[in-house]
Amino acid sequence: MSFVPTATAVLNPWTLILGALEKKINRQSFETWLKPTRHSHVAGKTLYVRIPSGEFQHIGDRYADLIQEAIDNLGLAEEIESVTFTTPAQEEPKRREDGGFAPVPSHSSNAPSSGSRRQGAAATGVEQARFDWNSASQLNPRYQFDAFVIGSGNQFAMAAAQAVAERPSKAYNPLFLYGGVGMGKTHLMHAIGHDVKRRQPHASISYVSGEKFTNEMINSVRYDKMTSFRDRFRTVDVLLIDDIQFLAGKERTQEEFFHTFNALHEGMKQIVIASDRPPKELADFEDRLRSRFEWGLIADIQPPDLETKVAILQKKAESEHTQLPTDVALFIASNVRTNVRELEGALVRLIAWCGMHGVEITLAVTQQCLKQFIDTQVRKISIEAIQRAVAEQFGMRVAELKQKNNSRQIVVPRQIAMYLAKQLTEASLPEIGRQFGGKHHTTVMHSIAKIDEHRRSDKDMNRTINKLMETLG
Ligand SMILES: Nc1ncnc2c1ncn2[C@@H]1O[C@H](COP(=O)(O)OP(=O)(O)OP(=O)(O)O)[C@@H](O)[C@H]1O
Repeated sequence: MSFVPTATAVLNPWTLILGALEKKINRQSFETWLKPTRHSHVAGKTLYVRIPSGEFQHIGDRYADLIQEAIDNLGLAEEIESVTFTTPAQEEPKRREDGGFAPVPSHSSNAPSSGSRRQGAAATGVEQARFDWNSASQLNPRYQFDAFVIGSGNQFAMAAAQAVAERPSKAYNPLFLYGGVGMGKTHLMHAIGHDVKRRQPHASISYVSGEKFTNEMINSVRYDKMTSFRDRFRTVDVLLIDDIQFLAGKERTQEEFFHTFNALHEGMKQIVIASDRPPKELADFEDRLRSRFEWGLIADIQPPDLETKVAILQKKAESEHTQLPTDVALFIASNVRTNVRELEGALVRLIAWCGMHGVEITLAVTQQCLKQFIDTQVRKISIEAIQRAVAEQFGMRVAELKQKNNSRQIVVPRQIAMYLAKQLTEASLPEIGRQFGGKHHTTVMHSIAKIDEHRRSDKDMNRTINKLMETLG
């Protein structure tokens, strides 16, 4: 197969860079400052990016390091040496003068200008980007149900999400989705939004992160705008609130959300909540909120197995109009541990790299291109690091893991730590035994078998281990 970057609209360098920045920058800043930017063109080794107004010029300064990092990570450093941000107003006169398209370099991330950054009718673009919160544009058009690959770890959550989209407020209210980083919670929430909108075009849908909800509330208190804040959140038909764990310990915000929740629930409006943990593990949350989260349906998303990871890669490649050989998909899927976002990152990098170098996607090219990416993924994890993470997870001291103490509170964490040491390091069984206070290698073997068995039958145990693996990875 020869790779032709046909889908340039999707695969242009700035879109790829934005994809990388989205993972590093908080959602609100990304939505406000980066989402409204557009790829313009590449001339020489300069990437030109269209910004809505002069107000956005500071992007070059503010995100210079992250932009550079994204360029490096995407393997674009040879092709792109600087990024220049231009407003339509800056491009137009120059285009007229030249009779062609040659944007005036107004601000480069590699050579920041110190000139005035406030030009033209700056406020308009910013206001739109920031306050167009109630429209469907809040939803990522790519996060649809049919783009979501179903596997054993997410089929329950997917079915629940579809039921909610078909019968908002009548199937399960609230729907509480939880799972680890990059498992597809946001994807499913947006898919619900799109689906409801398709069935009921006049429904008002609001997607908001816990962080944004908090910040908007703080601003509304500060500027005496609580009434409009309340109106906004209490009058929607579907409220999708992501990363609810962000509200932990924020009493005032929780109180406000409690009333929002009640108003919506009483008004038969659908609420969908996403979190990185189940309601009962949301520490520093009021009980009355936690119990409300359990009123409807709680659905967890477990990490994808190998087959699901391969299917996700194939689907993503398809949406980028790229054919992915099976051996390549298998290679990526078995080298990227669990996080689907990382999986996509590897694929995006591979497609960009092959596109830029004009080569076909083969296993050899993939191994070369993703070497650094995968090396960082499997970077050496030490047994000490595992012991620290496990001790922290169970609120105990590392020394206790090594003691000759066979009480259940100690034995289970110790067995988990040994299991992780086997999974994540190259240490032999005797070596693992030595690092746990001189245990015999058969004890280590027994511990590993025990946890392996528990992991299959005990969902909570499985989740704890996945969480530890994510932390360590
Ligand atoms: N089953 C799946 N099929 C297709 N794409 C998936 C699947 N699961 C996750 N993804 C993709 O992985 C990326 C990360 O997913 P998403 O942002 O929804 O994760 P999340 O659980 O909300 O993570 P976080 O807790 O970090 O917010 C998205 O691009 C999403 O489309």
